[in-house]
This record gives sequence, C-alpha cells and structure tokens, in this order.
Amino acid sequence: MSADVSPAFDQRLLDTLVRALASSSGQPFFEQLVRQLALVLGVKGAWVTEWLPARRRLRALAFWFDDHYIEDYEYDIGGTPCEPVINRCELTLVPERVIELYPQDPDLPALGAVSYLAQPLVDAGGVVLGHLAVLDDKPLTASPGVLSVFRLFTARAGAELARLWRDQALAERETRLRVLTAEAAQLREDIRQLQGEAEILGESPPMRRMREELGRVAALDTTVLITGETGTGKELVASALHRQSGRAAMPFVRVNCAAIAPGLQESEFFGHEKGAFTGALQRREGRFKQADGGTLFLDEVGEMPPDLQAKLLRVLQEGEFERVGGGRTEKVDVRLLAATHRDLAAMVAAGTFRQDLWYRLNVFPLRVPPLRERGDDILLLARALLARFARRHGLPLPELNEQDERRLRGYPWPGNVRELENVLERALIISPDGRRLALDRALPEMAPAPLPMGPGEPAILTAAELAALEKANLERALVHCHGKIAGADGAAALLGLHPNTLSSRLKSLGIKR
Ligand SMILES: Nc1ncnc2c1ncn2[C@@H]1O[C@H](COP(=O)(O)OP(=O)(O)OP(=O)(O)O)[C@@H](O)[C@H]1O
Repeated sequence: MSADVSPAFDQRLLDTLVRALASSSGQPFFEQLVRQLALVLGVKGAWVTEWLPARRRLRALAFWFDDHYIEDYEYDIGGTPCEPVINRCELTLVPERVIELYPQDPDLPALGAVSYLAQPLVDAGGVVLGHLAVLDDKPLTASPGVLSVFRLFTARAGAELARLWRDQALAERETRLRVLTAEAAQLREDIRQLQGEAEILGESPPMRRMREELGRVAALDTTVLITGETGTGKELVASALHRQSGRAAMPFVRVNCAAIAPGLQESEFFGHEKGAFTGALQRREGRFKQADGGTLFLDEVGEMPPDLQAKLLRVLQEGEFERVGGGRTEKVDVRLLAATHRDLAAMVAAGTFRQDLWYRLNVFPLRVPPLRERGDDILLLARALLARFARRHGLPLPELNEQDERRLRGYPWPGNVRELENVLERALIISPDGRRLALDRALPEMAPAPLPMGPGEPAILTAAELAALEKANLERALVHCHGKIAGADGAAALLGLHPNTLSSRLKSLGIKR
C-alpha cells in the first residue's frame, strides 16, 4: 500500500466498518475487525492476537490473509517484527524489506511480506494484552491517515480484548468460589466424620450386602463406579471408601462434574499456567494434582462433556497429563472414584457417554439401593437422624409413635435419604410441643392422612387404608425376596403365609411380580 487513505474513501469505509463492528463481540468481532482493517488499508494481511507471557508467544484471535482466514496461528515472538512491539510496547512500522530485517522469522517469506505495521493492545493499567498487526507485499507509507485509522482499530480491539479478560477473570473467580464452597462442604464433611455422622447406617439385606462389598474393595486401588438414585448416599459411600483405604491420610478431592463452568473444565481438572488463555491470571493446580497420593471423586460423572471425557480417558490410560498452556507432563498417583445417578449403560448406547471411559470407570460397580428397598432401615435412619437434628438444634428428642412409623414406611421417598433428612428436620423444627413430630405437615401430600387416635389407642384404619397398607407391605416383601414367593427365602415365608394364599392376595390387590 503506497497510497494514503483518501478522506472520502476513508469516511465511507469507516462508517460501514463502525456499523459492522458495533453489532458484534468476541470472536466474530475480531474476525470482522481484521477483515475490515485489511480492506480499509488495502493490505494483504491483518491479524489481532493475545499475548501469552508465560511462553512468550502470540496467539491469533483472528488472522485475515489474502482474502481468507488463517486458523490456529500461534507463534514465538523471538526474531519476529512483533518482538519489539511487545517488548517496547510501542507502535512499530517497517515500511519495507521486513524479511531482510527479520531473517529469523520463518513466516515472513511464506507470507510474501515486504512491509509491517503493528501496535500493542493494552488495558487501562498499561498491561500488554496482545497486538494488532498488518503486513503487505508492497512498501507501506505510514501517512497520518493510515496511522489514525490504524490507531482507531487498535483502540477498539484493545477495549474488546480487555472486556474479554474481565469476563474470563470473573468466570475464574466464580469457579474459584465454587471450589471454595466445595472445600467448605468438605470441611463440614470432616466435622461430620469427627462427630460420628459419616457412618453408613442400615441393617437391611441390601445395605448389608453393599457395605460388605464396600469393605472388600476399599483397601484396593480399584476404580469404583458408585451408582444409585439421587440422595441415596453415594457421596457418603465414596468418602467411606477413601477413609477405609490406605490413602485415608491423604486428600479426598471431590469434583462435581455438573458444576464446572463450560470452557474451564480442562483447567479445573488439569490446572493451567499463568497466561495459558485469556483471563488465566494466575498459575493454578488442577484437581488431579490436588488429589495426588489420595482419592479423586468425580461426582455426577454422567454430566461430563464429550471432549473432557476423551481427555480423562487419556489420563486414565497413560497416568499423565499436561496443564493447560504448559508443555510439561505431570504424573500423579490418584485413586479414582466416580458416581452418577444416570444410567451410564443407556448413555453409552445413546452415544452420549464414551464406551471406553465407561469400561475404565466401571471396574467395580457399587449400587447404593434406594431407600424404598431398605425396609425397616427407614425407621432406623429416622431415629438416628432425629437424634442428630435434636442435638444440633438443642431441641428435645421426640419418640416415633406408631402413626409416625406408618407414615414413614408408607411414603415412597423419591428423594431418598436426603429427603428423609429434610422431612425429619422440618418435622422436628415445626413440632408443636417439642415432643410430637409434625410429620403430617412436613411430609409431602402423598402420605396417607392421619387418623384420629386417642392417647395409647391403636390407630383405626378404613378398609381402603388397610388395603393400601397391605399392598405396600406385600410389595416390600416381594422386593426383599427379589420377587420370589415360595421356598425358605420367599416372600410367603417372610410374611408367614401359605404361598397359594399370598399368590391370591397379590392377584386380588393387583400386584404384579
Ligand atoms: N446409609 C446412610 N446412613 C446415614 N446417612 C446417610 C445414609 N445415606 C445417605 N445419608 C445421608 O443422606 C444425605 C445424602 O447423601 P449423599 O449426599 O451421599 O447422597 P448422593 O447419592 O451423593 O446424592 P446426589 O446424587 O444428589 O449427589 C447425606 O447427608 C448423607 O449423610
């Protein structure tokens, strides 16, 4: 470009440009910017970059060259004309013979560069964020017109990049806050353990079986996939696996895969170098590193996005990873536990969860049964939880009467132990006299209505309520016995009925096996 930008030409194009840029932000903004800049100045190429100080590299946010965009352009500034722009933080013009002046820059000959003009992008505090550059295959005259257009573009690019940094820094702080909240939860969990509240309560056959399996696998370094409905105690199980392992004295790090901001997940797991990406203001260690020597618990693993699934698989296969923006390979010694309330097999079939990762995680599956399969554990848990809440709130401990027990047994507990906790805490707090639980008000609608009952008198049930009670009881017996009716381990024996009698009761109550 040897001619100056003529005032009329300049004004018309600038108007178009300002309109085009005003309506965009982020990536589309930078793409518009370099394309329009090359057009206004009539040069071959224009690019805008962000500065990665840790590695002394510039990464193009957008690069327009010879009527197309160049993707993934990143380079070391050593020996390039961009080096003085960044180092001295000033506008640099090379009007001609740029290849001769910068013979170490391998890209200049490839781009057919003759001239070069660039200016750093700085934030309000004067910190270099990146730069805006143009190059041409002809000599370039930096007339006042050219320079003023170029400065205008630089100011707009700088403002947009600074805005992106602020947004990213905010997202980083939000993630940090979430991490701190998780750590606070971890500390609360530690306190619970110290107060004996981390014990997995339950004496029903499925809970005994689960505890037995837990005890067997805890001491091994095996990956365990804990499945079960929401609120069944999966996190409690993960923490017990850690405490009963040889890693108990080392960290137990929980990551909720559903709660990390998209875009920051890789850095959350593997950490990042300072300046690794826009807004990475500090170097940070990832959760893998934090868990070194201990246990990493991936909660809600079914919510992990596909690209992260691929990266996690690589770490599991190779036992090593790289921080975002860091070339160094890190090795950690971590025992992995994962939990999900989702049906991962179905997700694999639907193509939303990687089969190879599922195999890796599912080395030892541990199913935590829903509360409705735990029979009288509901009452055992209720008593222990009530004692806990009464102690916590300094309230008297109410006894569970027959009606309370009936209500607790009759409710299906879709939210499992967490829901039981919530209901009991509420019932205790709103208890009218501190002795009787206000279960009627605390339990959701589904529970049968209370029956009028004098002190010490047994409840009087209607025929319909009696049938509902019997039905629920028979169903629980069937679940206990895995649908088996006859024989020593069948539901009939459990209920003290003849198998034929049980079969006809099931039929008349419409219960399917
Ligand atoms: N068997 C149990 N004994 C005592 N407390 C339990 C038991 N199971 C669960 N809890 C308690 O119930 C609450 C919910 O448990 P937890 O958070 O471990 O469930 P979760 O399955 O991980 O839930 P989510 O799927 O929603 O993450 C916790 O306060 C936990 O201490």
